[in-house]
Amino acid sequence: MISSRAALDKFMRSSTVRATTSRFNNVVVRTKSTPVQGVQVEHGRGVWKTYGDLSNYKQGKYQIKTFNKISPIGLARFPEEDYDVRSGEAANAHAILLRSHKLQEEDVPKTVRAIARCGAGTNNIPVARMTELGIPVFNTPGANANAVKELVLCGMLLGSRKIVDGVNHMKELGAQGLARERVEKDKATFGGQEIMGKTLAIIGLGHIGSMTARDAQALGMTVKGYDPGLTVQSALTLPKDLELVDSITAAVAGADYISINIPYIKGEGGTHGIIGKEVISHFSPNAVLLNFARGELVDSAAMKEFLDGGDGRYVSDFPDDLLWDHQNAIILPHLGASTEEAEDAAASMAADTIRTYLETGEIKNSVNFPDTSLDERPDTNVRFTVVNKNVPGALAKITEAFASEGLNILQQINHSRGEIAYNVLDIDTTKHEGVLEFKNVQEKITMVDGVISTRVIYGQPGQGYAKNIDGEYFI
Ligand SMILES: NC(=O)C1=CN([C@@H]2O[C@H](COP(=O)(O)OP(=O)(O)OC[C@H]3O[C@@H](n4cnc5c(N)ncnc54)[C@H](O)[C@@H]3O)[C@@H](O)[C@H]2O)C=CC1
Ligand SMILES: O=C(O)C(=O)COP(=O)(O)O
Repeated sequence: MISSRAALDKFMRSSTVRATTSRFNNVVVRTKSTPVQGVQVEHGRGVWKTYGDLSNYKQGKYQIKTFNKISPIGLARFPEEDYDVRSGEAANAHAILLRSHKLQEEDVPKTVRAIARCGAGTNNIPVARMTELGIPVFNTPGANANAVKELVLCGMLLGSRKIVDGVNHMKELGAQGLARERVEKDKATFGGQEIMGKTLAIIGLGHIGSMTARDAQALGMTVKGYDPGLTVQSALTLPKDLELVDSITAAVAGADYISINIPYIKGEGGTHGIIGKEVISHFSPNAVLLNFARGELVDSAAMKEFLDGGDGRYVSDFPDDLLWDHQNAIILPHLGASTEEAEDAAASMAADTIRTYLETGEIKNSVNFPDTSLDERPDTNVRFTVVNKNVPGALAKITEAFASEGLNILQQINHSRGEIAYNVLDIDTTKHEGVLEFKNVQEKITMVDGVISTRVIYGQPGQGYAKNIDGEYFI
């Protein structure tokens, strides 16, 4: 088992023979002249064993670990010949796919290169920690937005008419055999209002908020909205009559319905309890708050005070320890994205995103890594990707490492986002016969100060990943 740099050095010294197969413990290195297709370097075997059980590790396939019920239509995007998809356990997983499972660091084996959330909100994933570990986290923007928008519209109707109370009443009457006798008399208790002509305030005009704005306007509502980070893409889809305001309080003031559609972000400058006492003090006494975003965005105690004191309503898609049985609250079991269509779309997008990242190194829809579009890699090239801390000097040392091994960089891309930098380097392989040179350079790069991990993409599943863990080189 190669678990330290010294051992690796020894391994490298013992493996300098070209065009042979050499074995060191469980690590097999096969070298071949040309073409590079067919080159096999089994990075990982034996070494990642340090971190888990290898019994379910299949050579030559990407291992995908799933949490939650993920749509089979989405999972079918992983071709069986190259991917092994398992739920719950996959000790040597290359990638994780999940929905709302609260991901712990312990759920993430050291072998994991990427995580995809089949959905929008990534607050169930320790994104900051994953960034430190050099792991991109992806989501599926817009894939489940229509499903949520439809439930927001439903929530608006549930909040405007006493539908839930009426349904419960009919069950009680039915159980007593009194439904026919009492229905016309009792219905007076369950009267409501229409939404046409009323004002809807939308906080957050992203995928869900902008769709809701369009449909609410089509239902005859006046719509106003607040979103300091409005994208051009969303702005173009907003109804032209929508009034954009410059604060949450300006949005909620005078609104009959308020829909919050923003991400939940913990900590300083975040959105925890953003609908609190101050904002609620600007609500109309009979306002209906629709929360299909996250429970933690609303201060339950302040909301209880509001509901106790007037004829307002709260319709939420999330558990609430204080309001779950309040007579003016309707609490749903997080059903926003639970439609066949949304589940299929989100899982498919997540699977495609993971495949693209694993197979080409390209990054799209990451919440912590920079978008990186790449040209196709010709078969004669080997592609290195490097994840490093965004610190001065790292890039020069990385390119130096290639030069010192006599490797010619054909194309190089360096993108950064916050504290992380992502490099993609396509290397000319025409003058190189042995893959050991790539392993050597990979070790050099990995040990550069600030480098977290590197991958070599040959077109072979699951090979060529190296990581610097606590100053040690692991393959
Ligand atoms: N109930 C459910 O099953 C689902 C819930 N969601 C929740 O809905 C949220 C929104 O989803 P999408 O619309 O798809 O996301 P999105 O990213 O397309 O839109 C979010 C919008 O909120 C804006 N925003 C952020 N902070 C804000 C603030 N403080 N005030 C006003 N606007 C702010 C952003 O600029 C962005 O335009 C997700 O983050 C998730 O928490 C999403 C999907 C399903
Ligand atoms: O996409 C989101 O943010 C959601 O809340 C959907 O969650 P789910 O996939 O239904 O567990």
